[in-house]
Amino acid sequence: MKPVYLDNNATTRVDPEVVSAMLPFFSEQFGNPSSIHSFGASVGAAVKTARGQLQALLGTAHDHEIIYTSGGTEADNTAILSALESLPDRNEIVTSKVEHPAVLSLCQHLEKTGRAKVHYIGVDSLGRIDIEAYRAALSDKVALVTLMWANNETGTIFPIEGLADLAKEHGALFHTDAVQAVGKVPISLKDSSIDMLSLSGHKLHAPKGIGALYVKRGARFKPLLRGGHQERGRRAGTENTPAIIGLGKAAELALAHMSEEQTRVKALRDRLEGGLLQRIPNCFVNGDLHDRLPNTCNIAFEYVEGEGILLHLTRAGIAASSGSACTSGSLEPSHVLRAMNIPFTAAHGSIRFSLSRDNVDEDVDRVLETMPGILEKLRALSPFWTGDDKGGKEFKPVYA
Ligand SMILES: Cc1ncc(COP(=O)(O)O)c(C=O)c1O
Ligand code: FES
Repeated sequence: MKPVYLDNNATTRVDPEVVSAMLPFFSEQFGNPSSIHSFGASVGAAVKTARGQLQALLGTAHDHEIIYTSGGTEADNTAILSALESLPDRNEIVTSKVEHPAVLSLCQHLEKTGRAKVHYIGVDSLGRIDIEAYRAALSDKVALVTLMWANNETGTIFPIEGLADLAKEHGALFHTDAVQAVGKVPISLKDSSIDMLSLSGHKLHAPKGIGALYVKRGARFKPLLRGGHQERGRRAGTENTPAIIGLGKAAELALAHMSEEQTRVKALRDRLEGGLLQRIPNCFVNGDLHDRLPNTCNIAFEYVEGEGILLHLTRAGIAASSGSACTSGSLEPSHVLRAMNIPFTAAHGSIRFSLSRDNVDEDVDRVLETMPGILEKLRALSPFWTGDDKGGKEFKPVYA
């Protein structure tokens, strides 16, 4: 049976058109874009075209606002370290409890090594940011606010433009990790207060190991990698030209498919979500139903282990993901679901289905046919499960 891939927030398939666009840059067009001879010049021109394609997707106003990086992680690290170095008389960072580890681990490290004081803003049970706590954390000591545009686990979207405006009132730099948002929701940076934005190729049907950091013209910036003069001295190292060309093509395709993402992909997601909620007792959606990525569905199945569900799904040829960290050797459920105060017995049974334009109706049908049986089997074995309605009424949730 054809495998069903519903883990697009982890990574996406490289679009065949992206592969075709990249291929010549491994062979005939192998020149170094910095070289003046013809081998280099044509590659340099292609890199410039790719920058324009990204610019169109992000709605940026100026050339040279985009710095190619090795991915989302490098873009996030660059933005954070750049801000601290650019504003040496400020040493505070404001972020949230639900950021990706690419931001959180660095913030924790900066805190541990005494290089910054970090405010981790909480969220409510739907994953919405605590605006009052955010306002209270802002001051003229804050060098950087770094908040994600959309959450990779739940798809919850933060009101990023408004949050950026508030940061500006205190003279702080504003960075957003938009790795999950770019290509899925419209973005227009030209009139926004956002100073820096991270994106990653492999989340939008480009290859892994390529990404970009947008830096608004005039915003203070210090490079992470120093060396050659590539990227106008803002990111040294010979450019990964095939991947850059691929990222440009992927950006062009993402823009062309944007309305499909909001309509067909969203309709598939909604049918999947509605179908699961209807067929399976004691489950609920994690995240903000009103402000959410169109492709993401995170459902908590109470009184079972997410790991168990994934194992059965894998056997049925369906790829999804669990928000729990137990797959990486820890018994802690996801930091995102914990920050949302999702009861322990639900957080552990949470599964993320993330779709893309590659998915079709049959994929959703397969999940809807498969999941009820899996849940029945696992719940029959669960020490917490005492039967449908009984389970809900008699069980006292344990908060993680
Ligand atoms: C929100 C978010 N930020 C950053 C990253 C890291 O991006 P990359 O894998 O390109 O380093 C990811 C990918 O998992 C992500 O989902
Ligand atoms: S899902 Fe495995 S320990 Fe919670």
